[in-house]
Amino acid sequence: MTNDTRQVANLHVRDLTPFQSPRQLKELLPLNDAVAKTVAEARATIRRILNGADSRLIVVIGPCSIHDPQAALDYAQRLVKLQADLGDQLFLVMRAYLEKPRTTVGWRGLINDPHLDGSFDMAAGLTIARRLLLEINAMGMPVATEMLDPISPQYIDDQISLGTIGARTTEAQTHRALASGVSMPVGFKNGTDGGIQVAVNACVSAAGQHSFLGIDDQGQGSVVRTTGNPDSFVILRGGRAEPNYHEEYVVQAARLMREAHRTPAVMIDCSHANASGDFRRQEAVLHTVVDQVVRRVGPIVGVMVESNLVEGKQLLTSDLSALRYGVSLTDGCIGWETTERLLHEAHLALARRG
Ligand SMILES: O=C[C@H](O)[C@H](O)COP(=O)(O)O
Ligand SMILES: C=C(OP(=O)(O)O)C(=O)O
Repeated sequence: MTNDTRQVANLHVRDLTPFQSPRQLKELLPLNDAVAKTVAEARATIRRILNGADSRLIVVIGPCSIHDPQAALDYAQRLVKLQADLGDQLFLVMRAYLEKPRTTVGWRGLINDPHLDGSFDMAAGLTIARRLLLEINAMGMPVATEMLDPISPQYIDDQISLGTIGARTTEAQTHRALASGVSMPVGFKNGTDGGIQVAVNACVSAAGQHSFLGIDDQGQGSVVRTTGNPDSFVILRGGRAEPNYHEEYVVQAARLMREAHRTPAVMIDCSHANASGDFRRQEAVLHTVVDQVVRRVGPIVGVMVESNLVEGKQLLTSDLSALRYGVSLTDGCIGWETTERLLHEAHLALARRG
């Protein structure tokens, strides 16, 4: 026994702020029939594409991150019109990224800091995110998002048609276990070093059953036991040394998936290290990938493109009035005109397939 009462816990914790439970938020902003239809049908379509039963190309396209819900709705409306024109060859899914992983530090997304001012009002962030996702899905536009925080999916997963795990977390047990329990197909990026095997291992892990600590619908700490998620695929996003969108990497990823007894399915991220950090290079990557799809090089099921209303990116400063509408706060994006042109070009090339 000791009488030593020195403080040894919470030495670096400033504050704990309780917030709403998933059920409270879902009661405030419930799913409706139109939204449930968009989500259920999109997930089914994505599964068919992953299994080769639908030859369309999934196109996950949209801002690197959403910081302005109004601009996101504006973008979604435009995408809905494109989907109507191009839907026989392309299956468009809007990138609605609400949480951002950072290399070191930086703004971590709409859920984490919705007011963009370091106030980290995550109760508001979750509410804004859920409302926005309801509105986008209600237009008939399905969404994809990166699952970063292991708790936030409880608040929005009924709105997500495609989940992704990013390059910085693909090797994490937490994210693999999370993916094993969610209701939508999940793509795992290769690691930031370019390693593809970690993404294949992630698919194997996510297909298995896991038990981990989480919260239930009422926010109560719970042991979450999952059944495993059979619908996963690899996303090639390039690595520190070189891009990996070329044929040899697609073939390699497919071989690694087959060796791991997973149905080979590969999406190619035209941005990130595949564009060597320059958003303009996405165009050349997309052309190369579409050409591979036309030549049936390997099991390419989709592409990912970072696109916004206006091209480029802007810095987040304390003067929020200086922010330009429709411009990314994180990675640079192609603008709307280029987006339209590139999707029409991809559609034309795919329509010529035999
Ligand atoms: O997709 C966005 C970024 O590439 C990722 O969040 C890392 O960003 P950072 O290197 O600017 O932190
Ligand atoms: C962060 C992202 O990508 P990656 O994990 O490939 O860096 C992203 O797609 O926003």
